[in-house]
Amino acid sequence: MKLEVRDLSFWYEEKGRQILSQFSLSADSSERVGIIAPSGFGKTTLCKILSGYETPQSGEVLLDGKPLKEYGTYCPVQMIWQHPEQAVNPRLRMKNVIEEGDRTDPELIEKLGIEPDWMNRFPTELSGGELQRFCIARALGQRTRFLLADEITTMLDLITQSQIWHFLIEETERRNIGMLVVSHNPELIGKVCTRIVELNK
Ligand SMILES: Nc1ncnc2c1ncn2[C@@H]1O[C@H](COP(=O)(O)OP(=O)(O)OP(=O)(O)O)[C@@H](O)[C@H]1O
Repeated sequence: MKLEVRDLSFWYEEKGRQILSQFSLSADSSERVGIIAPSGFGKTTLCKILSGYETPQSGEVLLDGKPLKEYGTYCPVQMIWQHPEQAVNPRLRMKNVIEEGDRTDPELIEKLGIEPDWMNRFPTELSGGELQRFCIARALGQRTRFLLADEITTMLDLITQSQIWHFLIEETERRNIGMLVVSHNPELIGKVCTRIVELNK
């Protein structure tokens, strides 16, 4: 599958400053594309547009030539956020957080190192790394075709980072899911990504 953005322009209405100007990118399912740019250049904004959280003032997002909006209620481009505690409903038990995804495979949950006992807990009863594993599991539902990873391991220790990236590379290659990876860590981008794109103003 191919994820494409064409001539994307975007600014937040409240601020007015142009964040993206005529930006285009095309990525294939077989790729893990690293997105690099200094802070404030719009990497998170790009991810939000690609996963349907924001609508650009001009330009389009296409998945296999079809506008993303035509894919129905489940967006096949899923975003994983930097701060997992902000990405889950604090009132839901973790088993219900997982259910928000698209029929997440139980085997995947096991591979991510999620312990059965965590399922009955609330988000505040888990560490950031444990919570991020749930967010990854939720994002990898059956109909997911692209994953957008926005600084997803920045706040985690090296062992957890390594476990998560090994899992993600293996799982996305197995299912032919493409990835866009946002990180300020050049070493991580170098190890994980198959191609790098610089986001210019
Ligand atoms: N909801 C919003 N409303 C108004 N302005 C916003 C909003 N979200 C982000 N911005 C602004 O848009 C610009 C781009 O933000 P964005 O988070 O996309 O950058 P980034 O490249 O991901 O930065 P970082 O590397 O620091 O995470 C910033 O100047 C930010 O202040």
